[in-house]
Amino acid sequence: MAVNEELPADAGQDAINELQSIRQSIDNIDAALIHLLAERFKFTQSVGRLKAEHGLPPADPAREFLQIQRLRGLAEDARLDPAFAEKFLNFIIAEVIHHHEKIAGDSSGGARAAGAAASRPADPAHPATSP
Ligand SMILES: O=C(O)C(=O)C[C@]1(C(=O)O)C=C[C@@H](O)C=C1
Repeated sequence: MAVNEELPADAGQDAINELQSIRQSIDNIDAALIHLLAERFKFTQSVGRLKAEHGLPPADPAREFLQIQRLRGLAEDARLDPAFAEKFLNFIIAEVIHHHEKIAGDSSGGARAAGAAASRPADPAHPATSP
């Protein structure tokens, strides 16, 4: 896409260059955000597996409360709208909880299937095979 697509025809070359430079920094920051989010989700997937293995609930509202208080404070210090910081964290956490629920569902589904196979009476036509 051309850098000056939305600029008025009389925009000077300096303005175009400055816009291009600022957009490059924005692109770098967006890339960093994606990498940071990917790392965060890697860790939360581990939490999800741990919770599923130990029968812990996917959501922990007390932990979320502390996280939100902390992030609101950090946002204020950084002159970022704390309401936006809270909305952003809630958006991410909702997705994490959805992943946790899927992991718990998948693993309990797997356990159910394994249990059903183990308790099924032997079928002479399909003898059990040793693992
Ligand atoms: O810390 C946990 O227990 C998590 O599952 C992680 C996380 C988060 O994404 O930060 C997600 C869900 C919980 O409600 C709280 C926090």
